[in-house]
Amino acid sequence: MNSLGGIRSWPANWRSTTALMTTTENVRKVPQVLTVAGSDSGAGAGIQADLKVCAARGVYCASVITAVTAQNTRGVQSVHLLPPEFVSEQLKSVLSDFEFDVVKTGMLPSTEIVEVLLQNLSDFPVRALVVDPVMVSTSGHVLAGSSILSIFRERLLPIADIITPNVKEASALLGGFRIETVADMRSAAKLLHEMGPRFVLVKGGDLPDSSNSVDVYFDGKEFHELRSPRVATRNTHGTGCTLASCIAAELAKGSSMLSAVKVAKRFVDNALDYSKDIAIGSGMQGPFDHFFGLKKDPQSSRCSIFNPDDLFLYAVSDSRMNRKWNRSIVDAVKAAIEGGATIIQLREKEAETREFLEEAKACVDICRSHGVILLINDRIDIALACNADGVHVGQSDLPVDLVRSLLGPDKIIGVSCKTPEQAHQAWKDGADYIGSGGVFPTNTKANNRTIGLDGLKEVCDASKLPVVAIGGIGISNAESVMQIDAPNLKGVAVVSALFDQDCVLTQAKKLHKTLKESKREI
Ligand SMILES: Nc1ncnc2c1ncn2[C@@H]1O[C@H](COP(=O)(O)OP(=O)(O)O)[C@@H](O)[C@H]1O
Ligand SMILES: Cc1ncc(COP(=O)(O)O)c(N)n1
Ligand SMILES: [Mg+2]
Repeated sequence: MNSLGGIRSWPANWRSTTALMTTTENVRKVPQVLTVAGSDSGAGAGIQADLKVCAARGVYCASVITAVTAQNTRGVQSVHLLPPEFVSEQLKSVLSDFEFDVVKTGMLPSTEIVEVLLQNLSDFPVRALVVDPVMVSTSGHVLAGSSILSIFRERLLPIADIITPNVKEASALLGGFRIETVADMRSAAKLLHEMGPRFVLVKGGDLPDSSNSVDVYFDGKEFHELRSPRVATRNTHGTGCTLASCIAAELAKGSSMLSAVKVAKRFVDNALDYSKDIAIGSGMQGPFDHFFGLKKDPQSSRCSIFNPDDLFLYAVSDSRMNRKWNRSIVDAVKAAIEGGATIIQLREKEAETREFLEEAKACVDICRSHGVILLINDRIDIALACNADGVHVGQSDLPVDLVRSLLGPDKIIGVSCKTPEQAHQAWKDGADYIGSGGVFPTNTKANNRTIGLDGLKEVCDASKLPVVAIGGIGISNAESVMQIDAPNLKGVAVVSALFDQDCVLTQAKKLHKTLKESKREI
């Protein structure tokens, strides 16, 4: 495990595909997940959901089936458990052949089936184990009874890298612990962590009376609350399976745990939002569309894995300032993140391409391990080469629709806009957010027209996209920016306020605090 919370390193007896690559030419490593779960005949949850998620996230997924359910959008009519010996045959078959990066478990309906899983995992070690302790379907049908609780607690949870119980499952694993609030979810996450998994995610989809859908993540030291507005839809069948499979897929691609969890939460949220009005089946719990990302609709910007709240404290690097203070970009980015930056943009106007690429790659690693988004200013080539999360472009750079076609539907695109017309065009062309300014005069950008708080408000009102304010913003005026009364103004972007300073970490912390306080007052 790396010190930044990445997934653990390969065990010594792991057969590396990289080793294979050195002996066989033209071999390309494909990230691989194995799901061990139940079949859902309605195909909204279980094995079928897992296969769809992995396909949508570009990961190969093999499937070992533990049980077959007769299930539709009205509920579960019948469950047929497969004999443990046959589950074991399936496990042996694929584990002895494929080279899985991650195993994800769903419905494990009997102690005997958990036993054969544990035996096979000890015979064929894998890099990471994601345990979704499925017990009850969204419709209320018991999929795994209380008889599995003790083997879960004593043997499966301790070897899991992450467990993803919903509130009912967390409560059952903790012997009936009451979970009614987010504070209860935090206590539950802590108690579950004591059972041995490296990370815990308690899902709050079923928490009563909340306008947000909140999941609580605990890494043994820190909590993160992952929030998204609750999508009003009947199509929530399979959300839990989807979330866990998406975490597994992102881990297989090399993400850190926090990063994987954040991407998965956005994926579920985007899929629910995209599918909120589709009608499949006549029951109360419909399936949703996992392939929303393939639908070519540039206006549905929410199809990207982007959370507008990540614009909150947007740090833009500047090589001139780093030189002045004798800092590497990597150190500057690290300090900004540790101080609370929620998104990083690398803006390197003078760097040589090769040098910039190496720095960008190092920054991608840091950002991924902290679950922070990394964007590249202008340079689509660098963004592609270092697999950044996206780019930020100005009005005189490549047009946004072209950038979208070069980067594909998953990447984040931000665009600088000074006017309502530019904001409208950005939305039409498929951008994810806009940066608006310069709000105040600044030395960072010469000859840049200042639009003031009034200009910012005008752009926000006209924009269908989330907005981050930029230009001359710092601790002294951030509050006045955040209070302009525009719900889509999600944060401030800063350059000098962080990087033209003696201590980036201290300034980032101060600014983060100021922003949090001004948000609370709104
Ligand atoms: N209506 C909703 N709107 C937005 N997110 C939701 C909604 N329902 C569930 N989620 C999210 O889906 C994921 C699965 O959660 P949950 O439904 O609690 O698990 P399960 O399906 O195992 O019961 C979580 O990230 C949760 O926050
Ligand atoms: C075979 C199977 N496995 C799991 C679930 C849980 O579904 P959800 O993800 O909605 O909690 C299910 N309904 N059926
Ligand atoms: Mg659910």
